[in-house]
Amino acid sequence: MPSAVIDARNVQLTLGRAPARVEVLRGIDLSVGDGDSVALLGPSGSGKSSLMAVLAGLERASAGEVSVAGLDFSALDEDALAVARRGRIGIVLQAFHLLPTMTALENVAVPLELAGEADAFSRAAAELAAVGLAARTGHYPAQLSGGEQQRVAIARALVGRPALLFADEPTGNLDTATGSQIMDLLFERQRASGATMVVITHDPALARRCARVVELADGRIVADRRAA
Ligand SMILES: Nc1ncnc2c1ncn2[C@@H]1O[C@H](COP(=O)(O)OP(=O)(O)OP(=O)(O)O)[C@@H](O)[C@H]1O
Repeated sequence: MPSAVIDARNVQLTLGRAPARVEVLRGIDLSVGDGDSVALLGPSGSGKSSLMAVLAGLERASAGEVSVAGLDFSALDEDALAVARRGRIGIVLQAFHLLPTMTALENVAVPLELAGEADAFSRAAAELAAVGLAARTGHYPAQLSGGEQQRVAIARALVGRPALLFADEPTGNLDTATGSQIMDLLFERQRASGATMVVITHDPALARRCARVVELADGRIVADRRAA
């Protein structure tokens, strides 16, 4: 059996305090194999971003078990989770979230510097070259187009060679042509790095390119199918 990079059992997430408590995730069972690409679909409010947050170690599940890249996240406190994310998990968000006072190169080097890697800048430069931005390393985010900023964000997410790459609406802020280029790049870099990828999307074109589609509704998985 191929090893599972994500193994989630009966994951529940309850947020807020009474009387505004919301059962956001209501018993999620999900296993994702090494190197797979999964699209996470579902209506607004169905729990997609919350599930990503739990699987990425950004949010602790209220109940259930979450194991990622061989590590039991349920057993870790928040500090230990922050350390566990490094080198295991990369995240690309809709709004890029680059640090505005840092150049593209510095933005990509940040995760490696935090991890104390001596070759942070040379690896960051190589990763920027791999996303087609060798000529833009000294640019600040405000000097880059939306598509270029998302390329930087992809480089930053992958520079630590994570086992798992999450993308939350990665093309949501881009026009169709640029979004399509970013999609190509995301899959190309995923394949090259061997990372497992989970993509939250409303975009049918993006979902179709994933090997597997998992659909959420009201905090539960309601469909799970592989591409033909
Ligand atoms: N901190 C919070 N406190 C209470 N409820 C919350 C909190 N964060 C999220 N929720 C609720 O959890 C539910 C799931 O939210 P989530 O953002 O995961 O959905 P989503 O499927 O990603 O939606 P979208 O497609 O609109 O981004 C929503 O009903 C939301 O209102």
